[in-house]
Amino acid sequence: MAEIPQFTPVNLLTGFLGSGKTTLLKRLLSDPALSDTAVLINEFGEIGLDHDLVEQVDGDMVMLQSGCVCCTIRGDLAEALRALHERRERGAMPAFQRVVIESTGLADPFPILSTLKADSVLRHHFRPGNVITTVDAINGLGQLQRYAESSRQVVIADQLVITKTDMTNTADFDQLLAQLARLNPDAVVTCAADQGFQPASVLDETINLISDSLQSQSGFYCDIPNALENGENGHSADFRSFVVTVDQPVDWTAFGIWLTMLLNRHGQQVIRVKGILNLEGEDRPVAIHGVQHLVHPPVHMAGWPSDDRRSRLVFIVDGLETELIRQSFEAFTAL
Ligand SMILES: Nc1nc2c(ncn2[C@@H]2O[C@H](COP(=O)(O)OP(=O)(O)OP(=O)(O)O)[C@@H](O)[C@H]2O)c(=O)[nH]1
Repeated sequence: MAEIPQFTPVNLLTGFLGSGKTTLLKRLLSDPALSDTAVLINEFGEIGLDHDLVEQVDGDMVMLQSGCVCCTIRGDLAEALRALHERRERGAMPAFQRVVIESTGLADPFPILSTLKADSVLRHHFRPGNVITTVDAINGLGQLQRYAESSRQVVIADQLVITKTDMTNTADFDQLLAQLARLNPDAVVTCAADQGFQPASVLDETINLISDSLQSQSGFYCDIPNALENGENGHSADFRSFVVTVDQPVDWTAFGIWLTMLLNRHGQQVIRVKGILNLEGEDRPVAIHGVQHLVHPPVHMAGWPSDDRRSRLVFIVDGLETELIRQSFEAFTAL
């Protein structure tokens, strides 16, 4: 049995809404070399775990076929890490060698990392590993200009992974690279869609100035350019998240028209939409992902994650009237 490391590295996988964190996490988890990894995420459903491939181990913990252990964060992060550590100590789970935390797309990475040093138990068993930030090649530049959350995630990264370069040949790409270099000149930059991209390399430890300064905890602060603090033109975000559910199966064509119209008109403010649909005439659910004006191709899932067969969509909007979206969705799907 593997030995428990003296200090287990905790890697943080962050990145703005819809930028490809879960997609990268799935690639990491499928690498046999990383089978001794414990993963902390908000929801199991988030990474679309195939339920035939996972084994329930203990309450909120599942073992993936790769050997990785996956846990939900229910309360706070420190509690989740302490529980992982305690289970490993008493042999109730494999002696994982590293932790990967997938944060939500709006999370500020700074408090997450300082948790490791602030907690009296954790600081004796864990240390900061890499901060890996995914950046969407299509929406990334606009998000950096508009949302301070996005800039903070870039500023703190050791590894910047640009996603969706396979979907764009936009001239903005050079501008995006320049902006990333301005915010964080030390980060290693890779593109997830490149042939040579090795997902596991994002966990390689590089010279890590930010983590070092967190280790010393001596008044670490981050100098984000003022123009970005409140976003472009002083824009201050008004994020709201809500869920729309529909009991009866949904007509794919009607849904497609509705989503396209919504994103054409309000894509700037619909920061993220994702969910699963129960489509008329289909046994399996279809996963839907939209990021601002961009709708990703729908994906047939292996099966329903639970007995709940309702279609449900999670929206994160900035300054849009949530009730109007709900009403228009219900009206469209009732046609
Ligand atoms: N073509 C392409 N699609 C990608 C790439 N990375 C992610 N996607 C797609 O982008 C959509 C969103 O990806 P996710 O991995 O769910 O993004 P996320 O950052 O985990 O999203 P949130 O958790 O909601 O913030 C999905 O439809 C992915 O298939 C990429 O490099 N190329």
